[in-house]
Parts: sequence; C-alpha cells; structure tokens
Amino acid sequence: AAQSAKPNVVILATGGTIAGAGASALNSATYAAAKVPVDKLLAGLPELANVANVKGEQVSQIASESFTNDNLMKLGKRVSALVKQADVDGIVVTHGTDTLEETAYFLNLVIRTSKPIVVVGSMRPGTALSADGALNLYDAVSVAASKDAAGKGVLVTMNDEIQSGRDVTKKTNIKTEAFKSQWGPLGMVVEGNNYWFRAPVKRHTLQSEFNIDEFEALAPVEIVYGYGNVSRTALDAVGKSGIKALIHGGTGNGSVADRIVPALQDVRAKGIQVIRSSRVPDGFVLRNAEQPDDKYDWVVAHDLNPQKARILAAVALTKPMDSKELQRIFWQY
Ligand SMILES: NC(=O)C[C@H](N)C(=O)O
Repeated sequence: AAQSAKPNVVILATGGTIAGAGASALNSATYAAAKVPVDKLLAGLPELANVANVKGEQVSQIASESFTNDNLMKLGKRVSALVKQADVDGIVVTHGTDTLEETAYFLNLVIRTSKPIVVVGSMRPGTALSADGALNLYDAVSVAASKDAAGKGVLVTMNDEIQSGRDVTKKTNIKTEAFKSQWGPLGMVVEGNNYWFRAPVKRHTLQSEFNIDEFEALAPVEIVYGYGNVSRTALDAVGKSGIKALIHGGTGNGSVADRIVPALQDVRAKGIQVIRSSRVPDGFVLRNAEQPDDKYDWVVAHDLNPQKARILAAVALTKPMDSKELQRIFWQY
C-alpha cells in the first residue's frame, strides 16, 4: 500500500553514455555509449523506489549524436501518449548528452501537458570511477515525481541542478558540470528533495501552440556556420537541398561575412527562411543590428543557439507561415 501511494514515473530510455560501458573503471572518456538496457539501469538503482514507482521502456539505444528527426518524432509521440494516461504522473527520458538540449527543447515545444518531463544523461559511463549517471537519474526521477515540477516545462537534471530544457546547453565536454544556462538553473536536487528558485517565462508545453499529435514529420532545416575566410560553398549546397529554413550560426552578434550576405539573399529568394543565430555560446541576437533584417526579410534567433534554433524552426515550419509569424515565434518560445 505504501508503494502504490508513490507517484508513477515512466522512464523512456534512448541510449547515450548513461547507458554506456567501458572496459575498466579508469575509462571515463573511452567507452561505448548505448549498451546497457533500461531494465539493467533500473535494477542497479533500487533507491528509485524511495521516490516513485518506476517502469522502464526502451525507445531506442543510440548515442545522441546520431539522433534524427525520426527519433525525435517517435520519442515525442510516446511521451504524448503516456502523459495522457491517468496512471502516469511523470516522465523521465534518459539520453546521450551531445544532443540532449535539442531533445529537451523539442519536447518542451510539442507536448501538451503540465506533468513533469525530465531529460537526463551522464558524462561518464556507469562502469567508471565516480560515475555520475546513477545520481543524475535518481534526481530526474525525484523531480518527475514532484508536484512542484508541474507546469515548469521540460526539465534537465545534471550535476545536482534542475535546468530548463529550453535554456540549458552542453557547455563543456569531459567534465561532469557540463550543462549550463546563461539564465541560471531553476533549482537544485539534494538527497531527492527539490529546491526551486525560479521558473521559465517563455511559452512551453500546455501554453504551446504546437502539438505533436497534429503533425507527423518535422520541417527540414540546416545550419551553416560563420568563421574567418568562410566561402559560400556549403551555403549554396545546403540552399539546393530542399530545406524550409537555414540557420546561420554567425560570428559575434550574429554577424555575416560580406561575401555571405548575397548567398543568404539567394537562399531567401528561393522561399527558404533565413534565421540569424550566433556561434557565441551566450548573449542574444538583436533584430536589425549587424544586418538589416527588415530589408532582407530575415528572422533573428533571439537567445537560441544554432542547434536550438533548428529545433524551433523545424517545429514551427510544420505549419505554413511568413517571416513575421516566424519571428513572433522566435520571440515567444
Ligand atoms: N555523454 C554522452 O552521453 C555523450 C554521448 N556521445 C552521447 O551523446 O550519446
């Protein structure tokens, strides 16, 4: 009876280092990701029963650098179906860290629920000394089981912190303090207790105009990078590939090299949306600063890095819209 009084949390496993295994305890960076099945992960962490009744489901078993739009759609459809069930109180997604921020933002945009959804990974495989996956997963389940987490959008628990899935990004590799947000964490988990300090203000989940139940495929979007001596070769190739939007990961304030400006104008002339982001990890891109966005009919990515801008454009452009409408969406989400 005591057990059934606990919240029910479903753990959807997708792979990554949190399901990784190395040859020895000293292999913290040399190992194979996506090896350990979810049942084995859960069996190794009996303490989860302290905070929730957990059930595991293997959705995929891949390293997250290989995630595709199809992987996102399959995962999102499953999350959407589960949150509609009365006997599910929260969802945890185990995921590789390399594209974790993209999946977390995607779910934040397309799942219409106030139930907690927490995406979690690890920097070291479970076989390594000082492995971080078990505690990160315990923290994730405790947040997914918590009423305080409801309505705060998709969350990420790494390194004792509760982060907004929209804001968080992988800022460093190797080290366990890999996930940061320029706007700060929302809270912390200590010994399974959640401590909250702030909440997101951008539109998400229940307040989102997007719903994964209403579309079957994401819009094709590619990213092209800015750097010294950049040529238009990559941009021209991508412009011919049938995309709906192009993200320009520009230098500085989203600046664009003089010889790239006409290439972006050619892309826009084909009806492809041009979205200016920046390769600088923090800060944000202002409209009509660096480039005359009104004149060129371009969009700015606000504070979204190129990979998050790709997710928002891929979701938004599942509906037909002009650049004004797309810009509104980039301000609001
Ligand atoms: N730490 C990790 O999870 C990295 C791994 N390459 C992945 O994203 O699947």
